[in-house]
Amino acid sequence: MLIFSAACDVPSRYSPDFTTPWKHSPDPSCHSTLQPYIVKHSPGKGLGAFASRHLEPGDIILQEAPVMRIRPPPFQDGIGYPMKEMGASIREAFESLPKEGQDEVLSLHAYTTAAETASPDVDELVPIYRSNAYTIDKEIALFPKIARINHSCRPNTSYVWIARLNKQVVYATRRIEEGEELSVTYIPLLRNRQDRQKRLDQYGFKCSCEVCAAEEDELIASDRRREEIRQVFNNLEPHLSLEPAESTAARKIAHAMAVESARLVKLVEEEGLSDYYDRAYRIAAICHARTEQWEPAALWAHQSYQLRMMADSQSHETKEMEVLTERFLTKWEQLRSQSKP
Ligand SMILES: C[S@@+](CC[C@H](N)C(=O)[O-])C[C@H]1O[C@@H](n2cnc3c(N)ncnc32)[C@H](O)[C@@H]1O
Repeated sequence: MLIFSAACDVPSRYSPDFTTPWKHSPDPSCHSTLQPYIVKHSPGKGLGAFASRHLEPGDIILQEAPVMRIRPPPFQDGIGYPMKEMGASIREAFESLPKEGQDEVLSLHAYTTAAETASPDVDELVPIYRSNAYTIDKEIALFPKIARINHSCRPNTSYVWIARLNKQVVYATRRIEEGEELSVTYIPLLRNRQDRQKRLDQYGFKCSCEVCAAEEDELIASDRRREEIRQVFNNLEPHLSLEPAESTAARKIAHAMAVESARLVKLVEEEGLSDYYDRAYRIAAICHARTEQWEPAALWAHQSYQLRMMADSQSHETKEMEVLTERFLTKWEQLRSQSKP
C-alpha cells in the first residue's frame, strides 16, 4: 500500500493562494497521521485513491506538477492522434526524466488496445500515456499521483489546472466519508450511459459506478436528465446577456430563459453532477438578472462564486462571479430599500 503525504501542508479552500500554506491548520483534527487519501487496491479497478479522513466540499486533496507534458500533433477526425508521432514526443519527454521519474511513469497502469498490440512499432509509453494523461491547455500531461484516481460518472472530486502554479489541483466536490473511494471523470458526463461507455473503451473498462449500475428506470431517468441538461446548456449559453430586454418580444424571451435556467439548476442538482453546478448557477444568475429578479440572481451568482473559489480563488472566472455577485446584491438591496415604507 502506498501512502502519499499531502494533507496538512496544503491550504484549505479559503486560502487566498494555493501556494500559501496555512500557518495554523484550519482543521484541528488535521495532524500528520491524517492524510487526505491513500492508494490501495480497489476491487475490479486495480489501484485507487481512498479518503483517509472525512472531506468537505472544497477540501484540497492533492496538487501536483506534471512529470511530463507534450504538445500533441493535430487531432485527425476519425483517427485521433497519430500514434507514431505521439510516441516520439512522449519518448523524448520520458528520456529527459531522472531515473525515479521514469520508474514512476513505468509503474502506472497501461491499457493496451488491440490496435496497439497489433502494431509492433507502438512505443510501450503510448498506452501508459493514453490511460493516465490529462489535457491541460493545449498539451497532454501526466500526473503520476492524480493518475491513481479512478473514474465515476458521478464523481466526488474535480480538478483544475492552474497554469500560474504549474499544478493540477484535485478537490472534493461533495462530502466524502473516511474510507470512500475518490473519483473523477475521464469523459464529458452529459451523455447517456451507452455513449459514456463507448468513450471509456479507450481505458479498457466497463463503468459500474452508482449511475451506470442503477436499476433500469433510474438509468433511463438519468440518461434523459443528462440529455436535457446538455440541450439546455446549448440553448441558453450562447444567448446570455446582461443588456436590458427593451421590447416586449425580448422581455418574453428573457423570461422564458429565466424559467429554463431555474429548470437547468434543478436538473443538474437532481443528477448530482457537481462538475456542472457552477456553470448552471452562473447561467441562472445571469438569466434572472436580465429579468431584474435580483434576489435569485444574487443568490445563484454567489453560489457560482463559491464554487469557483474552491477551484481557483484567483482565476478570471472567480473574479467575474465576484463582480456579478456584488452587482446583483447591490440591486437587490436597492430594491428592498425602495419597498420599505
Ligand atoms: C488513470 S488509471 C486509474 C488508476 C488505476 N486503477 C491503477 O491501477 O493505477 C485508469 C485505469 O484504471 C481503471 N479504472 C478506472 N476507473 C475505473 C472504473 N470505474 N471501473 C473499472 N476500472 C477503472 C482502468 O483500468 C483504467 O484504464
